[in-house]
Amino acid sequence: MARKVAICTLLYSRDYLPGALTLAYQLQRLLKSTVVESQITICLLVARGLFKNEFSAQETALIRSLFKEVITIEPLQDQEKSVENNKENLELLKRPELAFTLLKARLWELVQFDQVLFLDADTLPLDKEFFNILELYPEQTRFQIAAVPDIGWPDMFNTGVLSLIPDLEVARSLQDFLVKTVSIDGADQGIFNQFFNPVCNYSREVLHKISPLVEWIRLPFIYNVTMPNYGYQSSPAMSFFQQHIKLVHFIGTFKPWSHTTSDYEDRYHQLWRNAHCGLYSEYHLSNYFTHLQLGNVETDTYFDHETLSLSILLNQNTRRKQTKVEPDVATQIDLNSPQEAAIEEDHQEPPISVPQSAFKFDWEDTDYLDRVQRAFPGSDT
Ligand SMILES: O=c1ccn([C@@H]2O[C@H](COP(=O)(O)OP(=O)(O)O[C@H]3O[C@H](CO)[C@@H](O)[C@H](O)[C@H]3O)[C@@H](O)[C@H]2O)c(=O)[nH]1
Ligand SMILES: [Mn+2]
Repeated sequence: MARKVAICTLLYSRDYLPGALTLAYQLQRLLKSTVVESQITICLLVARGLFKNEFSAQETALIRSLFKEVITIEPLQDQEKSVENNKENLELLKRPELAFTLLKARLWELVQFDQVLFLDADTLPLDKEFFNILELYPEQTRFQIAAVPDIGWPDMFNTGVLSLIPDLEVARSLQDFLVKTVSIDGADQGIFNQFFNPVCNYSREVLHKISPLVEWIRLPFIYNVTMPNYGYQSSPAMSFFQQHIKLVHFIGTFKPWSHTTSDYEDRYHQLWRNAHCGLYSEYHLSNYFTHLQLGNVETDTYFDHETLSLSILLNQNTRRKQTKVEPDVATQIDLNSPQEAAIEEDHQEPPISVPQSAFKFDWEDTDYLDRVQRAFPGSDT
């Protein structure tokens, strides 16, 4: 029987929507006519409150058409407590918005798949060969995580690209562990290293309770080339390895959708913008999102193609709902509540309206964290 593989990204605030959509579009494009195409499901793990309450009908339709499965997730147990414990270390990163990346711990719950490849929303796979990553370790076990060394501390792995084998026991152990442990960086990367990576040597006892086989499989850097990367070797190495790079990852505060084009003229930002424009063009987004505001850039896009328009998608979406959502077309799995309830609520979507500055990017907002927290109404504490 063919293996079932999910390629997932995570979304818990709307600011990252341009990244998630562009990634899904690029994945779809690259997957076309590959041998693995039929095995792969492109999934979005999205905070329930965000998905239900903060997107317009157009955005929801667009998300559903780009992601084969939309999986709404609840906060982790004692999430607020973990966020509070991690606060001090997260301040070292100066990225308070990363507190909820701990939600990646839900990936191990996706046991309907044999393998999950997680990609941050700020990643861009570059060619079909990227999918070789799925075959690098066919023997990978549920106790192993496969990831690329982090450029900031290469004995640790970066959590923007992760291959894992879903398993409920591991999910539970990891989720327990992250409530009890302060993360090195206050977010998922620290804690996943503390759990899987013996170098962090933190919790041998805890780990041995699950299995002595817990470990990090080190993947080649070409599968997660983080940028910016200003190391002393980076320029010569970049030029030497350039042709082999399979995925780039725009780490840090500034994302390709959040700054003016003239700030970043390098080849990879250009490739991201090309993918983003392809998405606009193919989905006729200019009809709905004219003057779409990407950070401080007003993008006046107009494309005149005879392709699938968003109004058609919206109609399809409405029809789908009338037939109670086909699982393989637009599955919505609410991990903590019955699926029927999730579908019922869906009927109460607000009427179609044209959003203003749909993807407005405003890191500087002082209430940013509050807004992210609103994505999790009714959390435990
Ligand atoms: O407001 C936010 C912030 C993050 N995300 C999601 O979480 C991911 C991680 O955030 P990102 O801004 O991509 O973090 P990085 O700048 O890449 O920072 C590093 O540190 C993070 C915290 O440990 C890890 O999650 C990353 O994989 C690692 O590359 C994003 O890609 C999104 O999928 C949101 O949905 N909303
Ligand atoms: Mn990232």
